Amino acid sequence: MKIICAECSQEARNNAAVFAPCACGGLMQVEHDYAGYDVEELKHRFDERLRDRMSPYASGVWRYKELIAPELEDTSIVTKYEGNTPLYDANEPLLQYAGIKHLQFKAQSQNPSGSFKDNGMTAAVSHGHSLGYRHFACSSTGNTSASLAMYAGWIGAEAHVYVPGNDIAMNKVLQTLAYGAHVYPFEGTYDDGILYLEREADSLGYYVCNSINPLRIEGQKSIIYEIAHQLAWKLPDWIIVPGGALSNATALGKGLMDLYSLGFIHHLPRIAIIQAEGASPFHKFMHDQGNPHGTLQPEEHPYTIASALNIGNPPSWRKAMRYIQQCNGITASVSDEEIMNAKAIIDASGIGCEPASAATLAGLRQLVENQWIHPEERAVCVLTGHMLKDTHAIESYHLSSTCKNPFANPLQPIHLSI
Ligand SMILES: Cc1ncc(COP(=O)(O)O)c(C=O)c1O
Ligand SMILES: N[C@@H](CCOP(=O)(O)O)C(=O)O
Repeated sequence: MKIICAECSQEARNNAAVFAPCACGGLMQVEHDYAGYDVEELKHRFDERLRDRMSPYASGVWRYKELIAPELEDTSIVTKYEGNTPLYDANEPLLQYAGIKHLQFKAQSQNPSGSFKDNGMTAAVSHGHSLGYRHFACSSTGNTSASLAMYAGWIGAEAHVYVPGNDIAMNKVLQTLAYGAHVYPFEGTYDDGILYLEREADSLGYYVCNSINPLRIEGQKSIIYEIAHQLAWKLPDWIIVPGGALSNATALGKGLMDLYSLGFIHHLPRIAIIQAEGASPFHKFMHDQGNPHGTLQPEEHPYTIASALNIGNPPSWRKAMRYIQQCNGITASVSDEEIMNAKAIIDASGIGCEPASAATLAGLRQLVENQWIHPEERAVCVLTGHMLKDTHAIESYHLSSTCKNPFANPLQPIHLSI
């Protein structure tokens, strides 16, 4: 494994400094030498591991270790058997809402800490652990922090998490606290926390577990490997993900390129990145100035009810842009109202998700309406977080007096005659 700058290809001085940006300002990325890999042999090995229940290879991430961190010692792996999440077929109301005939939901919400972050976090924490770190850190709107706190607790290490003092979901902060993390609320957004950690992590002795760490991205690639594996290595036409810090856009894009260049798949699906209108710098960049030489204009005061997407300066935007271009992807943005309406349909289908995840269905509906996606095309929406991550959003949608939604249940007491 080599760690190089994604922009100027400069090699990292040592494997420990993977989360510090390169002198040119670029983020680092992992490069593997997959030469000599036999795809059929790997497919067979991945199938065999589906029967494993106990070893690290029973994890839906480490099952694909050869593509993620081949050199890592098995004894360094820190796993909660993350991944292994279901791929659900949409029911009739979901299909009708989306306006297409073939739709599935990849429920990363069913990961051990309740979000897709676990796929990347197991790789980052394992790498930090293998290097002897005992202090792990992140800036977070709540899911990264809960995931990190879970893994740190699991190995008895310290998690230091920096969370914006406003506009985040309290359930996630409580989950993080309960796992035993040191929680530091601060004035500002996720973006400020990242700047702080980029500058201070080294002197504080922290191993940073945000998506600026390329090992997080390597672990998160497993989401697309697992979808492909579940579909017998035949991916749909569209993969739809919400966009915040753009870790999924980057990881799923990189994972797709691995699968394609190794010959696991023979056609590249298109990725659609859906941002919330109030926090959509990447969508604006791709649409308004979508030329490869432009620069993303950060949004200074990002705000959306989908608090996980409250990110104004997504660190991975350059990497994401390249992957979007390579797979002929697109971006869209949706309003908070569209997000909450889509969430109500996903929740009522029995699958459930947090608001940020529902941006996928809202975006899909919009893209079908605008004829970017044909009703006969196949799509998978990645549901990134669990519905109980943000019960405040559920309360305001279903129980507020101004609520206009068709599923509202005002919880009127009834009289039981017994
Ligand atoms: C539930 C949820 N969905 C989506 C996102 C955005 O994903 P990304 O940062 O990979 O763009 C996040 C946070 O980043 C999240 O917590
Ligand atoms: N929603 C995220 C913010 C992005 O974090 P990153 O760890 O992917 O950089 C969160 O849960 O904190």
